[in-house]
Amino acid sequence: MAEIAVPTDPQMQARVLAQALPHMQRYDDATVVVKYGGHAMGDEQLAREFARDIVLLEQAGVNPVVVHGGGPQIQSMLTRLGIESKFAAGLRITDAPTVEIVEMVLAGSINKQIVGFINAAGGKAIGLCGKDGNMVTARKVTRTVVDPDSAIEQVVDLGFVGEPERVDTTVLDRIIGTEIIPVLAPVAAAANGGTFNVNADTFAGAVAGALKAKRLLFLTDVPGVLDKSKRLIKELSVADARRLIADGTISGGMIPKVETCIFALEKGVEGVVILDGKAPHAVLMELLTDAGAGTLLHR
Ligand SMILES: Nc1ncnc2c1ncn2[C@@H]1O[C@H](COP(=O)(O)OP(=O)(O)O)[C@@H](O)[C@H]1O
Ligand SMILES: CC(=O)N[C@@H](CCC(=O)OP(=O)(O)O)C(=O)O
Repeated sequence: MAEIAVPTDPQMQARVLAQALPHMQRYDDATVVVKYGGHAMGDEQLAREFARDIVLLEQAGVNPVVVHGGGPQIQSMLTRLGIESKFAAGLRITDAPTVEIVEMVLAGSINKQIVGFINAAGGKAIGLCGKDGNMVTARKVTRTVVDPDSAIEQVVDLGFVGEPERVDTTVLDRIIGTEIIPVLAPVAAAANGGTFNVNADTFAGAVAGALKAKRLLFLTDVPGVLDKSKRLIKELSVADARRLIADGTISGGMIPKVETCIFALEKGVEGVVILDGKAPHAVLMELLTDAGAGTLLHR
């Protein structure tokens, strides 16, 4: 992990704190949804620093809501159990044995690890998934993919993969604004009470949209949206983002992420930021400093 210079001079330290005031005022009592991806949480020290930063935000008057992923962690558990996993259009094809593991890993071990780290840092986190309080109900997803060999389009049955259909914020409304920090696993309820595996970005977008969050932050493994010369784009409108998808500048996993950003903005989220979750204190840099971090997408 990169070492960062911490000012040792008390006057410098005080100056850094003083500069945060206008930002703290801007986000006072604001709901900020932070999507914490599986790749960003690999390193324990980084995960503990992330948890500390979330507690700091709560102490500063922000209402953070954490939505976590866990793709790599699900993958390693499936490998340990000898279950093969395939993807279509970036989504894990989830059969019955797989959905059991997905729920175990996301709503179990990962969720409780993040809750534990936040609580160890002095916070009061509560771990939930979309099934709790019927928070996120999903419907089954199918995707059409083009076979690279034959160029024939095929409809792929993704099994227990869902997309959010309804978000009921009753439980979150009771928690937000108190000292309790919700930590949400992207597992949703089916109408029959069963389980759907939901892509964590999609889940975060749906929750942020329903909460009309002031900010939705996506912590990923790149500094933000990069242009063709790999330079960071600091700000993007929805129209710019659509143009960059159309001309191929935005590709791969960044396409669904940016599409989720557009969805969340259209649902009433004020601004969405894509930033590097592996950069120390990325969340604080974005919310509480003049420079900010990553790419801000706005309407
Ligand atoms: N224009 C772009 N700017 C930044 N990353 C891009 C761009 N186009 C494609 N990508 C790819 O998107 C990836 C991020 O998406 P993804 O791997 O799905 O993230 P996560 O696992 O954090 O959800 C980057 O690592 C990068 O390889
Ligand atoms: C349907 C689907 O693909 N679900 C994802 C859920 C976890 C996720 O999205 O985690 P990251 O944010 O770390 O990628 C999966 O099974 O991997």
